[in-house]
Amino acid sequence: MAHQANLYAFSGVDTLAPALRAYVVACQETGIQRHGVFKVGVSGGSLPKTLAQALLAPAAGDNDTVKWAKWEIFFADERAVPLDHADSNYALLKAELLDKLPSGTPKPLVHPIDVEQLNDTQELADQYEQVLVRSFASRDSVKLPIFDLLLLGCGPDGHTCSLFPGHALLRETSAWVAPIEDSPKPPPRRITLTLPVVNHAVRVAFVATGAGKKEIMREIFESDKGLPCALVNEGTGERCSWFVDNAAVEGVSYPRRPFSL
Ligand SMILES: O=C(O)[C@H](O)[C@@H](O)[C@H](O)[C@H](O)COP(=O)(O)O
Repeated sequence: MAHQANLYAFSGVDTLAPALRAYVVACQETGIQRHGVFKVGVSGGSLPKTLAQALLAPAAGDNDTVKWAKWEIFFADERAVPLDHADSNYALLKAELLDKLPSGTPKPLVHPIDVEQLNDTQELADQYEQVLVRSFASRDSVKLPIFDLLLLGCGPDGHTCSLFPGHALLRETSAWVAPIEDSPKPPPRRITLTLPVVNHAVRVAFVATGAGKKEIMREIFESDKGLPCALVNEGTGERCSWFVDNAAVEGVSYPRRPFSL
């Protein structure tokens, strides 16, 4: 099973969260060693809540510290809505995680979308791409941004970020950030990191929990349908890790690994 995605299954979110934290902290340390900061992209859905459970827990020791002041947070996908809108991934992350950081915690640098561009999703995507260009420009010669970590969800149709099954966006090869006007999951107007950017990250972690995921997990890991999550598995291999609960992988024959860093 060389060079294949790691599948880590836990009894529930309570046991998944500490492992996810250990994994994120390890990615953080690698990022800081390499370039002094930790550049991470996050999705919406249930991810921010699980992430909060992992990261807001007290540190288990000196090697378990979340160094928020070193974090630069980007959105793996975002809906074309105001930042205080119920559909906003920024608002979700803020409510679930950022607003719950203990007072006095040094704040991470967060990169929301430019709400001046909400009427034009191409412009919204281009502006967000420029945010990435500025942020990643200090590194090497950047053909593609290299996120230290992308934390992603998996939809019941196998989508991730706002990359949906069978959509033309899956064939995008040059843009880093792309608009979508016809997302099958509402709201329809969004922006998303493109597949080459997702696959270029140092590490990609999916978090998927609940019995509602088991059918699609089987298709992602056992079929050859080119689902977006499967394309990330193929593109990233052993750089990709899935944090799931047992309910989400019931009946999935793909081998689980015991979690270790
Ligand atoms: O903006 C979005 O729609 C999300 O970023 C999306 O990609 C999400 O991660 C998946 O739909 C999984 O959602 P759940 O974790 O809620 O199942």
